[in-house]
Amino acid sequence: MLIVAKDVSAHIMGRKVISNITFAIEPGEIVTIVGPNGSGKTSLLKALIGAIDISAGQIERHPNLRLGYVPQRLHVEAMLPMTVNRFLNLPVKKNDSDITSALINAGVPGIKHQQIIGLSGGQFQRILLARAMLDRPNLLLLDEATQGLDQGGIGAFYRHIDRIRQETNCAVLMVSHDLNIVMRQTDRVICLNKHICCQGKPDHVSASSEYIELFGSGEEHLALYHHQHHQHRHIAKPHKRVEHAG
Ligand SMILES: Nc1ncnc2c1ncn2[C@@H]1O[C@H](COP(=O)(O)OP(=O)(O)OP(=O)(O)O)[C@@H](O)[C@H]1O
Repeated sequence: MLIVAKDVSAHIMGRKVISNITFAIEPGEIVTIVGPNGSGKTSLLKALIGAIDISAGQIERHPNLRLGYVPQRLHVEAMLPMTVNRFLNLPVKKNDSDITSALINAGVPGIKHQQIIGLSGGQFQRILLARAMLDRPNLLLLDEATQGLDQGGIGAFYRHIDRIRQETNCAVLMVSHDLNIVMRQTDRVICLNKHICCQGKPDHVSASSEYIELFGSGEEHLALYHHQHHQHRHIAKPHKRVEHAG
């Protein structure tokens, strides 16, 4: 096991945001967390990387665990000129050829010397993925990493994730609202609503009453859910100040 959460709870500002979470991630598997807005998905990822304290339970990390994390949002100070290359060399200088191949692999070759603030939301998401991959993770945590990508970009992104898994045996734990794709391309689904409502193979989860209660059962419901979510989703834009992951 790469990481094991046992009965984990966490509070933010005195409010319980995740409750009694138990699961484990094995090498090479792709696991997706789904759940409504505010159900604690980002908080769970943050607890796993140690960015927020847990208030109960335990998180056990394999001694060789190397985490790569793509946050939901990362705002870069608009007035601070910074090239992609410089951004990827923070906080630790990287090998130049590693940066070049990480950018190629993330589908954004040739933008090494562009300014971060000039990138589109989708390009910036790919830079964040390239950055996470530079640390050669064996567990990649992705928090709504396809936001800001167009339809073609979303498909390409998931194919890329699948390729990463095949080539490096890197496990992937991702938060996603792309329910249709999730149900096709993930090994396991965790359905979260502060606590784990249900988890297992995609078919098992999508047929469970807890899942149907949250998301409905058919394409119509999925489409409706997508629509509702898009009305208030946060598009990643590298134009605003304050670095904030989540
Ligand atoms: N910095 C914060 N200060 C106060 N409350 C917070 C903070 N971060 C998260 N919360 C609260 O914690 C709860 C869980 O939030 P979280 O971001 O984990 O949910 P989520 O499932 O990722 O939501 P979404 O799908 O909208 O991204 C929410 O009620 C949210 O308001």
